[in-house]
Amino acid sequence: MTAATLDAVLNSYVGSGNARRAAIAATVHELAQAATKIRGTINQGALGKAFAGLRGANTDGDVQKDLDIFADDILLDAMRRAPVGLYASEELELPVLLDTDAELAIAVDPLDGSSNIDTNVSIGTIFSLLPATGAPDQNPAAPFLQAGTNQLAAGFFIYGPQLALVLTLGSGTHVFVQSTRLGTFVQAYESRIVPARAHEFAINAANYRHWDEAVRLYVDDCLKGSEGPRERDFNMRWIASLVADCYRILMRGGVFLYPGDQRRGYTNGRLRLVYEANPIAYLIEQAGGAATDTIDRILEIPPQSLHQRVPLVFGSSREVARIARYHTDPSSIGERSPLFGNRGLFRA
Ligand SMILES: O=P(O)(O)OC[C@H]1O[C@](O)(COP(=O)(O)O)[C@@H](O)[C@@H]1O
Ligand SMILES: [Mg+2]
Ligand SMILES: [Mg+2]
Repeated sequence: MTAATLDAVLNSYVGSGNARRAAIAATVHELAQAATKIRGTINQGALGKAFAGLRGANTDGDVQKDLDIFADDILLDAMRRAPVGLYASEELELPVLLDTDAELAIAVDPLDGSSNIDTNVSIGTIFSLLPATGAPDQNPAAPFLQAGTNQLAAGFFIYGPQLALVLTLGSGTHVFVQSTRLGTFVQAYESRIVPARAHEFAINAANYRHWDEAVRLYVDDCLKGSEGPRERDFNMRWIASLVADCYRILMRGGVFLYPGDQRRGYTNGRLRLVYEANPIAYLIEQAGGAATDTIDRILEIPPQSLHQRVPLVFGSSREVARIARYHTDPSSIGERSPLFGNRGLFRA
């Protein structure tokens, strides 16, 4: 049996006569075309003009690289051809109104993992599709302030050794890989499941001294491995590319943390709720995992503004739940419990 192409999967999702599904499918199709173009430029590395240097700062004060802007331009252009009413991007302060009558709004992180561009490490494009609620011409930000539970579809493209698309249309998390032989995306995994138990954690440990006590204790316990309350060894990874860390967790489990910390501007961590945390949380939940702001479910947080940041923990569900307990009920965890001495109460 040959694997299904992205278009075949999208066609069967649309079925007969569902206008909203047809719009979502057409949009994902355009996104795939755009990602293929972006990939072409990334492949050129330092030879590409887009890599010439730094270029200003975006609304959050991050340094924007030329490739961030290039990817944003390509995506906005693609969305003009899609049945999308509003386009919001990490690289633009305000959403762009494309069509007052269209049913969909899209939020994107055009280039995720920008700090890795020059180092030839995987980077990506993240997207979240929402219903275009309200009067888009009067309040274009409104659709993006819906909780993540309202997402209609979400995903990311990863520009790694393979160009892959990780996609949820609301029922499972599917992975497609671009086949250079067939010139199209082909389904590689019909549905991913993140194992409930984790053996690997991902966090930028350089920030250890800035974290709060709960995060430090959690990481300390992982590092103690088989000699600590976890009674097993953990591996550690940090790619500094959300898409790449997420892809790994979808392939072999684990947990990711970007908590808030004491650094100026990092009270709510680094990642953005609307176009980073929400789509990743949707994908992870659809694969049986969990995603929180260390305690509460990401998808239920009502965004206050388009570019707001949020602490993000996601991955294997038991590990995510355990991290919440370090914050809400630390006395119940392992060796800090007078009841359980040096033994772990929770062997997640
Ligand atoms: O450099 P740090 O602080 O470890 O942050 C890495 C994180 O920042 C990000 O690069 C933020 O995304 P952008 O590159 O889109 O700004 C994530 O992909 C990654 O997880
Ligand atoms: Mg990003
Ligand atoms: Mg970005």
